[in-house]
Amino acid sequence: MSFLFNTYSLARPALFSLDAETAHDITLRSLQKAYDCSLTRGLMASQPEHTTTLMGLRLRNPVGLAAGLDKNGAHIDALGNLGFGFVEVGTVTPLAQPGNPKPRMFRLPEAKALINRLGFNNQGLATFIANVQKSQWRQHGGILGLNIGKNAATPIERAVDDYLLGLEGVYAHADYITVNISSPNTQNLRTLQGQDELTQLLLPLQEKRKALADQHGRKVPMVVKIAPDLNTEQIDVIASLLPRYEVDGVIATNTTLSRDAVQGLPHGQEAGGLSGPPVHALSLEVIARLRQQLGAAYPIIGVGGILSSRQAKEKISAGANAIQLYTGLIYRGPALINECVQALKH
Ligand SMILES: Cc1cc2nc3c(=O)[nH]c(=O)nc-3n(C[C@H](O)[C@H](O)[C@H](O)COP(=O)(O)O)c2cc1C
Repeated sequence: MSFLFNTYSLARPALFSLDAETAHDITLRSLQKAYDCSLTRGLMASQPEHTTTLMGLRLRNPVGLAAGLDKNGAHIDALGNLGFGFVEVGTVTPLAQPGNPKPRMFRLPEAKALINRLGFNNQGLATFIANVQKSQWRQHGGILGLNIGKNAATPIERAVDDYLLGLEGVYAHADYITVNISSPNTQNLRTLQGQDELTQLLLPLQEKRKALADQHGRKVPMVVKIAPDLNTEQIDVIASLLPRYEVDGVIATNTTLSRDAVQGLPHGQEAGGLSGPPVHALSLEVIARLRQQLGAAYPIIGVGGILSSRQAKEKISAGANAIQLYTGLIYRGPALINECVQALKH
């Protein structure tokens, strides 16, 4: 495994000389090749475990991959094998869609941050499910989250139709399902976090889940992923609705629209969602408030700006039960995963 980790450190300067999305695609393809050639296979066994139970799921460790890195679920085994306790893929929309015009992903190295406005570029539900079915990750005890969203062309008033299609499509293949209502790159998506909109979304999802649980003989946990750009009142509304509609957990948070931390930096004013360290404090506040409102037992997954074990621990101290990584992997490479697992043991 250290071979792979050193390779990333060596390759990083070359990757960072490329456009961010190109570098991302090359990295994923290389990781998949290394996995296919068995270079990285079977090494999980040597990694220390830190078993955590979340929503009735047994996680090998509480460090997960955040959604968006593998939008089509095409690299689950290769990514899982890096040492994650759980892997979340997507966001998938019912139909394939190209996303926004390129360039649409930018590195801000001075802040170790990214701005993206990808806009749910993905190959659609049918391809996503076919990819997920090919993966061995779940058979080997890995926990898989499938993250669903809406197509850009679906009017926001009909968003629920897309989420119902997503829920039904992924149900049989997921350990948990994430309802993503917090991407800033799909017009009006975040309005679904409002009281009336969220109620109108969660009620039909609740009914559909009951039917699916009967049909499949299995109750699949469902979580909602929220933004860091919410005030206290908005967080409290969400916290009151989640248990009412039997949502099993919450992921806090997605990327931010705030630019306070990147004023004056190259690319700092690009449109899209900002990720990395500038999100850390914002997401900590959301997590802490959710924990206060939801009580000690409610599952919270903390994400946003974890670039070291220190931030991982702060997420847990604020109230998260598990964490997810994305931008930290771009700046630190896969060594960050084990660093976080180790730190959370103590
Ligand atoms: C390039 C990129 C694409 C993303 N795509 C998605 C997505 O499709 N669905 C989603 O729920 N979150 C998506 N996210 C948000 C991440 O999952 C995560 O919530 C956010 O980046 C904060 O964590 P980080 O600072 O560790 O990256 C994306 C983030 C980035 C940087």
